[in-house]
Amino acid sequence: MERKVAFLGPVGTFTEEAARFFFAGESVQYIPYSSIPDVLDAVDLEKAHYAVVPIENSIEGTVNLTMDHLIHQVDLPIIGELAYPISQHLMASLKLDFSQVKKVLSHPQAVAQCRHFLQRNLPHAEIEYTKSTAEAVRLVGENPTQPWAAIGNRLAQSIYPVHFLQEEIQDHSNNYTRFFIISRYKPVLQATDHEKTSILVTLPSDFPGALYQVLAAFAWRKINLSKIESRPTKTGLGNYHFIIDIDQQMDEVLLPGAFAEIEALGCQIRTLGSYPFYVKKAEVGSESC
Ligand SMILES: O=C(O)C(=O)C[C@]1(C(=O)O)C=C[C@@H](O)C=C1
Repeated sequence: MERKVAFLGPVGTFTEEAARFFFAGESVQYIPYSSIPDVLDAVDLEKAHYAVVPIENSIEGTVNLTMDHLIHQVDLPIIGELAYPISQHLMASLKLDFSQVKKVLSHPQAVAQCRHFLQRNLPHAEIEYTKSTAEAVRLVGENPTQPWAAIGNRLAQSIYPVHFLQEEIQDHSNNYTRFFIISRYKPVLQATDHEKTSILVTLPSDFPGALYQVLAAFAWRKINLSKIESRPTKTGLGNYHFIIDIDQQMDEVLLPGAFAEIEALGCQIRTLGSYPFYVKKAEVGSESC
């Protein structure tokens, strides 16, 4: 049976690029959805087998929409992660000088990755946020008489009737976005030395030093953590969950021991996934994980 992969559309997004890289060589059908919640709900409602969603960018940080939907709206495991290189380009239908561009359209993450470029070169242009970069490129292509430009990738430029005004406009060259692969199914994944486990920890209220003790449970076991982040629980000001990335896969001794110690403090732990991660190298022509 051909498996369905849901991604943030329309065709030509970075998420589509990442999905096609991740599932290269497998017989899958790619299905665009118009928002990140819709992508995750497609898997939750069993309309698709896999969701590919952006979770963090190296310049702009966490994609809160993805994180919050995963925490609050669905209960689906992370089964893989791909760090994918991101290059942003400015494109338009018309032949325009920067001074003639009245409006720049793109996804908020893409705009944020090019903030200094926009301030230096297009300070007068209005910014309009879209649901994805490809959506912005499509809109610019569909309005060929408007003095608009879009920020997006090469794939979108090859699909929609636009040309480059300026290539490589991100403010920092080492631009990467991490994508999660979310599913109730386990695909056949390429071997990797890199495994992670992500957990959501909810601290008991009125417990001074609780976070310190949570971290201590990992520290004295010499378990390495690669990320810790707080997100509001949405139950009131000052209430947070902590999302912790642990640098190893779920095992039978160390992690269960640490989790039991943390639960004994009165904390709740939800495992978001234990999964392999891959990095696509930025070099031209490099197609291997
Ligand atoms: O708009 C797109 O093309 C997306 O795939 C979304 C998204 C994001 O949300 O971070 C993905 C990668 C880039 O960092 C910019 C935008």
